[in-house]
Amino acid sequence: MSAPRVPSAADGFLGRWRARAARTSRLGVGLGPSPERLAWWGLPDTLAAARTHSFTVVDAVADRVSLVKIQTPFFERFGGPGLELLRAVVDRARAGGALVVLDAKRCDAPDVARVLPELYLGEDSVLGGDAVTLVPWMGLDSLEPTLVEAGRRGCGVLLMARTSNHAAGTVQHAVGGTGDTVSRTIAEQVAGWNRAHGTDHLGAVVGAPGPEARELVARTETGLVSLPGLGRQGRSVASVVAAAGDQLDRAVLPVTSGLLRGAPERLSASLDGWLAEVDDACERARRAAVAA
Ligand SMILES: O=C(O)c1cc(=O)[nH]c(=O)n1[C@@H]1O[C@H](COP(=O)(O)O)[C@@H](O)[C@H]1O
Repeated sequence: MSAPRVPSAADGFLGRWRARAARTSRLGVGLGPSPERLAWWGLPDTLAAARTHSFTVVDAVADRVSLVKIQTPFFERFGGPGLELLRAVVDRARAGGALVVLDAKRCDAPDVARVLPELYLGEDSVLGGDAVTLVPWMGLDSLEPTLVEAGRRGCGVLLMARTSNHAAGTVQHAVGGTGDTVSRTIAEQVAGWNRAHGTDHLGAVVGAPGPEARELVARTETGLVSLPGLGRQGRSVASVVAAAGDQLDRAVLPVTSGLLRGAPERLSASLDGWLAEVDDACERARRAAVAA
């Protein structure tokens, strides 16, 4: 399925990501000081260690990748000081030039959706992100105020369309009122919303394996698609690139544990490896598309 293209405003979220990806890589890096990740580096589960971990990661990656995806609860758990640390990490990521997705996976009613941009979106917001992840469980209309304001601020929103965890299908493959599965419905809502608003700042997270991901990505038609799978799912770079199909120009490949599991001294070399592998797989996909 080949998707129609909406021209991407250069100063909109997708346009900014594309420009950044062209200069760096389609690779994104996920980060957040979870107890497990601190332990991988032999660090205690404290705020000070969380700062060391987060600054080490963000300073190593921010000027080399297109996007940093920050899992906000791993900071929020430290209370006010954790939020201050989160903002400092966001600022360091942006100083390096990476776009920042605040991975909060929030879901709420329109009155709450009205205030979410104050918290997440744009340099003048509390946390200063370029985009936020949301869960459209209450229906897309519940999120409308955030979606509209995100566009006004040149920011983005990524909707969880299909996740990679084992039980995801029990909900996301359920057939709903549209007569189609939840995940397909969400993917089509991304396309429909962007079309209706003449924009492309609404994107999706598509964590399904193989052909299902490809189909869902195509259904979104526009917007950034984040394709997890390089870490715990153990998918190959080539298979995640293949999941983007002919929509690779709007696909970011985040890696988290695959990069953070190694020792901090190995971070830079490990990043070199991921960058080279992603560039190589994207180039092969491009050549194959031209040859086809
Ligand atoms: O939102 C995501 O990026 C996400 C979607 C999904 O379907 N599955 C998934 O694991 N993730 C994120 O990816 C992170 C793990 O990445 P890896 O360690 O690279 O597998 C998780 O902690 C989630 O934040």
